[in-house]
Amino acid sequence: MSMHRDGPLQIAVSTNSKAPRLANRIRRKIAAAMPIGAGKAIENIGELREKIKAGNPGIQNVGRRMGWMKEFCDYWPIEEIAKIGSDDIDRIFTSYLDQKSAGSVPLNGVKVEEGQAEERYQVDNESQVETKPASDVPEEKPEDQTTKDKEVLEESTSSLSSSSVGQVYCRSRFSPKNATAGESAKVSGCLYLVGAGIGKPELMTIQAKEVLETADVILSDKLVSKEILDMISDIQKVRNSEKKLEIFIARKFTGMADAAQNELNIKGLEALEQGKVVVRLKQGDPFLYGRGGEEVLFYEEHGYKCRVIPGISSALSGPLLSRISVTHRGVADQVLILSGNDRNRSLPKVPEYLQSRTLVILMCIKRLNDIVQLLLSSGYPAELPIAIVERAGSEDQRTLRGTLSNIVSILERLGSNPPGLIVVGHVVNVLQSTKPFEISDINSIVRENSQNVEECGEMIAA
Ligand SMILES: O=C(O)CCc1c2[nH]c(c1CC(=O)O)Cc1[nH]c(c(CC(=O)O)c1CCC(=O)O)Cc1[nH]c(c(CC(=O)O)c1CCC(=O)O)Cc1[nH]c(c(CCC(=O)O)c1CC(=O)O)C2
Ligand SMILES: C[S@@+](CC[C@H](N)C(=O)[O-])C[C@H]1O[C@@H](n2cnc3c(N)ncnc32)[C@H](O)[C@@H]1O
Repeated sequence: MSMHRDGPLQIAVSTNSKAPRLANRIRRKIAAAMPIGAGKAIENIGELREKIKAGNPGIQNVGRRMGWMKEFCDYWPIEEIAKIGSDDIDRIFTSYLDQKSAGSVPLNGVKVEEGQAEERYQVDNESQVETKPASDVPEEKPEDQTTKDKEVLEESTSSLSSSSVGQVYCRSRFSPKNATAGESAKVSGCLYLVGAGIGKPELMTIQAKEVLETADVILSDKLVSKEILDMISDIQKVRNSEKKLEIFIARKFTGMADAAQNELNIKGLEALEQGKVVVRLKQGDPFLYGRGGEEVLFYEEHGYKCRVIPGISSALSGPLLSRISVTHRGVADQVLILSGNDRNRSLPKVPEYLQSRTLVILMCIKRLNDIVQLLLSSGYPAELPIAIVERAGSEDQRTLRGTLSNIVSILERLGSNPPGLIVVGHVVNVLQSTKPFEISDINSIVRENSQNVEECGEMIAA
C-alpha cells in the first residue's frame, strides 16, 4: 500500500500485491494532482462542520446542515477553503445561523463579500425549500424594495472603495462614449453584463477579457470557475494601488437565490451611482437561464444602459467537450434546451419523443430520477442513450454515459460533481468508439480532460 498524507487527508493506492513500485508512482501522480492546501481545507471544513453541529444541533436540523455544507464544499475552490482563517469560519458560521450570509472570505488577496441578502425564505432541508406563498408577501413597489434593500446593505457596501477618478466613464473600446446617441442613459458609471463562458479563461471572448480589465467592481455568479477568478486576481495584482478592483461573489444557495440576486442588483446600482465601471459576470451565456434579461431591465429601469457581451454556453459546449455533437446528419436534426426546474421547482414540460431530437437539460442533476421517470412516462425508450456532462471545460470534467434505464444508478454509485447537465438522444454515442454501457460495466465511466478523451475504467475497477 502506498500512502499519501496531507494532514487529515489520506490517499492509499493498492495494486493488490501485483505492482508495489508502480503503486508508488501512481500515488505520486495522484498526490501531484491534489489542490494546494487540500489537507488544510479539510481541517477548515471540519472546524466549520463542528461549529455548525454544535450551534444548530438535533436530528431535525441534519438536512439543513448537510445541504449547507454540501453547497459550500461543492462550489468553493479547495485552494480558497484552505486559506480561510478562524475569523472567517466564525463569520461563515454566523451567516449560517441567521441565513443572512454575512460571510466574507479572502480570495487571493481580493476581499470577497458574499450575499448579505434579506431572509425571505425558510430552508428546512436540502431537498425541501419552503417559500412563502405570494399572498403572504406584501406587494412592494420596486422603489420601496430598493430603498429597503439599500438600508439592509448599507453596512456591507461601505467597503466599496471610491474610485481614484471621481467620475469614471467607460474606458474600453466598447464604452458608451463610442455608442450611438441616446444609448447611454446615464454617463456616471457603466454596466457590462458579461458571459464568462464555461470555465476556461481561454474560452472567454477577447471582448469579455478587455472589459474585465477596465472594471472597478465585478459582481460574479458563484458558478464562475476558479480559473477565471484567478485570472481576475491577476488583473488586480498588476493594477496600481490607486485603482482598486473589488469582486463580490453571489451566494445563490438553495432558497436564497432571489434574495442574493436582489442584493447583487443593489450593489451594482450603488457602484454605478458612484461612477464605477461594473461588470456583472455570469456563467456561460448571460441570457441563457442566467437572469441576464431581468438584469438588463432592472438597470434600464434605473436609468443605466447595459452592454451585453456573449459567452460560450455550457448547453452547447458541454456536449461538444464530451464529444457529443448535438445535431448529426441522419441522427438528430433538432436540439431543445430545457431547465430541469422552473421557478416553482416544477418539472419541465417535455415534448413527445422524437427519435431525431436531442434534449439538453440544465439544472437537473439533483432531480435526475424525477426527470428520467418523466421521460419514461412520456414515451421515451428505456434504452435511449443519455450522458451527464459535469464541470465541462474544467480540469476535472467528467462524463457519465448510460441509458434512461441505468443512468440514475450510475450517478448514485459515483456521486455528482456539479455543475452538470444532461444530454438525451441518440447523438450521445455517435462519436464514441464503444457501444452504450450497461450498469454492470464499470467502464461506463469516461473521464475527459477537454478534448483529450481518456478512458479510465480500469483505474476505477482496480
Ligand atoms: O428558483 C429557484 O431557485 C427554485 C427552482 C430552481 C431553479 N433552478 C434550480 C432550482 C432548484 C434549487 O435551487 O434547488 C436548480 C439550480 N439552480 C442553480 C443550481 C446550481 C448548479 O447549477 O449547479 C441548481 C442545481 C442544479 C442541479 O440540480 O444540478 C443555480 C442557478 N440557477 C439560476 C442561476 C443564474 C442566476 O440566478 O443568475 C444559477 C447560478 C447562480 C450562480 O452561479 O450564482 C437561474 C435559474 N434558476 C431557476 C431558473 C428558472 C428556470 C425556468 O423558469 O425554466 C433559472 C433561470 C432564470 O431565473 O432565468 C430555477
Ligand atoms: C443557471 S444555469 C446557467 C447556464 C449558463 N448561462 C450557460 O449558458 O451555460 C446553470 C446550469 O448550467 C449548466 N452548466 C453551467 N456550467 C457548466 C459546466 N461547466 N459544465 C456542465 N454544466 C454546466 C448546469 O446545468 C447548471 O445547472
